[in-house]
Amino acid sequence: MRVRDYMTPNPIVLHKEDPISRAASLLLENRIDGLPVVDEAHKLIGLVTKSHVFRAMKNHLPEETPVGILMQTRLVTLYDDQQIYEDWDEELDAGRLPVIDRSGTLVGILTRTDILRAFEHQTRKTISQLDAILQSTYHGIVAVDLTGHVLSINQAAERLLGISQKNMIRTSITELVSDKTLLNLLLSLEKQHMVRLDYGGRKLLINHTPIVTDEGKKIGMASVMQDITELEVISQELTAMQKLNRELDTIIESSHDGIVVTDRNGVIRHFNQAFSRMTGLPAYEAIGCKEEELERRGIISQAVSRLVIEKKKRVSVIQHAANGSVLLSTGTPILDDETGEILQIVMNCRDLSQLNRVKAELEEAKQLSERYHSELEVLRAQQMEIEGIIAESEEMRNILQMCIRIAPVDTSILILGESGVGKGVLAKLIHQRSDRGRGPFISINCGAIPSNLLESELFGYASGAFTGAQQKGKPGLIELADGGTLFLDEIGDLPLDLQVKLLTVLQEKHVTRIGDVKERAVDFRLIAATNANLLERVQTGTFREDLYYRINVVPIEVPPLRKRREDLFPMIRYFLNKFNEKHHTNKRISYESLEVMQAYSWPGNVRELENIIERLVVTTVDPIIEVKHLPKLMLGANLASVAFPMEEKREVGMHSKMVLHAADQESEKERLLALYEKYRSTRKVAKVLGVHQSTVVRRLNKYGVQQKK
Ligand SMILES: Nc1ncnc2c1ncn2[C@@H]1O[C@H](COP(=O)(O)OP(=O)(O)OP(=O)(O)O)[C@@H](O)[C@H]1O
Repeated sequence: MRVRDYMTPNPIVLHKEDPISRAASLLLENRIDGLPVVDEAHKLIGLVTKSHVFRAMKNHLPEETPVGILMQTRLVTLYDDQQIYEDWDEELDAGRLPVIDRSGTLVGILTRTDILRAFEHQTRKTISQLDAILQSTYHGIVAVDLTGHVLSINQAAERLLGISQKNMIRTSITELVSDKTLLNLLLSLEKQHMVRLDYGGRKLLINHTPIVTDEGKKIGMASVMQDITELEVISQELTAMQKLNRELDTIIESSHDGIVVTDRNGVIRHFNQAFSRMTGLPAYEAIGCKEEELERRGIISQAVSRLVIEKKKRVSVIQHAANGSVLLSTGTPILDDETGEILQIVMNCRDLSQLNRVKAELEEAKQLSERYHSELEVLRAQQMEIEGIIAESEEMRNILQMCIRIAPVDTSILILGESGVGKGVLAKLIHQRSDRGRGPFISINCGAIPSNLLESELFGYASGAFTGAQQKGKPGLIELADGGTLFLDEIGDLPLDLQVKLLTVLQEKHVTRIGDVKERAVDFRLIAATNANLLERVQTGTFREDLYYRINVVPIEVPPLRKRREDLFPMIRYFLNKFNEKHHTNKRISYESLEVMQAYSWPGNVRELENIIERLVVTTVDPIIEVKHLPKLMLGANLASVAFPMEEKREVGMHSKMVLHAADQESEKERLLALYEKYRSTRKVAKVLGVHQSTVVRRLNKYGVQQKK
């Protein structure tokens, strides 16, 4: 607001030679109060006012008197380039102020009206500026007077309060706002700070303050409203973000891998304790430090961030730390979606030295476990070898446990069960596991030896005891069992007189050979076995009761194979391997054959199974044993799989013979000849075929085969 912008330029001027009459007429004609006086160079030299003219007339000065004599020379002047000030008291008193430039040349007159015009102009400008500010602010502002009439309201307030009315100034606020709570607040004459209010689905934060004049008079109230709806959402998001950040921090901190975050220039901004642990670098040393600086100081062998910045993609390197750690570090850039520029780099460092250590420990543990495992396997295999017993079924396992438990207790044992169930096997196991294990195991089948021979076999004989007896005499099996175990199979077939003799030996613990007087002390353990019902025999008088009770101290009953099906397949596998190995073959059994075997009742029990498998391994030409190779007898097995009663036991042999008979005569002959060719022993062939040796001898004779003596 400069003087020259508001002054009246080129004012009417007087020269000092001009007469008073001219001054008077100019003042009158132009209705002005004073005239500036200038010299020839238009420089201001004085001022002539109406008062000067009136005084000259009063003093009767002649009209021609030059104004130079009357004029006022002490002047209040303004420079054309100076500002107009609000506090111009003296200047306003002057009424008309000559305006000169910096060279003293008169350039204009500034009247009181000019000054007022300047101030009015300025005020208008300020008001419109304030209004623009008021309107442009994002916050809503409403000012009301003490009676609640609107003094001022901006667009933001109109928007927030949902008012669309025009010319609201002087309107009562009660006509514009209906919400009671908001109205109470806007009309309140008290200052209110940070009031939260839900209005029109938005959240408002309102500051309500009195409008006070310079003199301290309250003239109204102003409310400033802030829409914090978005802010609330942002604040909630911020809280969620902070939570997420904390979670992320915890995750980063709890990571076993080292994690380092750098900015776009590779300056470390964050890293976790794991990295600190791996490199031995404390946080205060690294935060704010360029990763390259760590490389330069030799703390790490190479800076991953530099490579990531160069290649602008994920990079993995092996870093060697000064403290000896070896790290596999992968740096991943975080790129700006729009520009593709790197914003940050996240590095993941895995401690390979530790990993290697753990790997080595693991390897060691693995080797150890493998060693134990194989030792265990060896032990297990040895066990199998020693015992050679397959016991997969629970019944059989219980029996084995019982045998092992009872073995060290030096008592007689009676094993009951059908022919071929494994009574002999168990007897041997008990012997091996007893204290007599290192002593002899003498086994004799009482049913297989004619009774006249049985006595001398059991008790021995003195020299010359009977015709045909050896010169020196011979010890009996009882004597041979001294210090060991005597296994009497089929004890039910022992003649009554021998039962008495046996009982005596058991009670008196000495034996007398036939035809001898000398008693020989014997110390053996008796294990007897039978498939007959001994108690029934006691009742019918064919078995001595006292002997029965003497031997039946611990009875062990072995179930037939058909009653312990779980043993079947393991046994097939076991025997197949055993005979493949023995005969240097590699025969396999088809699934269908296994099904037939499973359905079969196995009246001859394990012995029958063992024999059939060996026979199949030996006689089957094809590598796979198919159903067609199985004995015809087994093919009707589904019907035969019903329980096979003990009484039918005698027919087991019959069945075996029937197998031989029923088969095609020619192929039977071929097989028999092939087997005899291979083994050159009727005993072995009989074993393979599961028939009695005499049967083989008879058949070979029938087919005219010359047997070796
Ligand atoms: N659980 C088994 N595991 C492996 N082989 C077995 C098993 N049971 C029996 N055997 C085998 O079956 C055949 C017959 O067994 P063992 O001679 O012990 O039967 P047994 O009941 O004594 O028969 P018998 O009353 O006719 O004398 C033997 O060759 C034996 O090795």
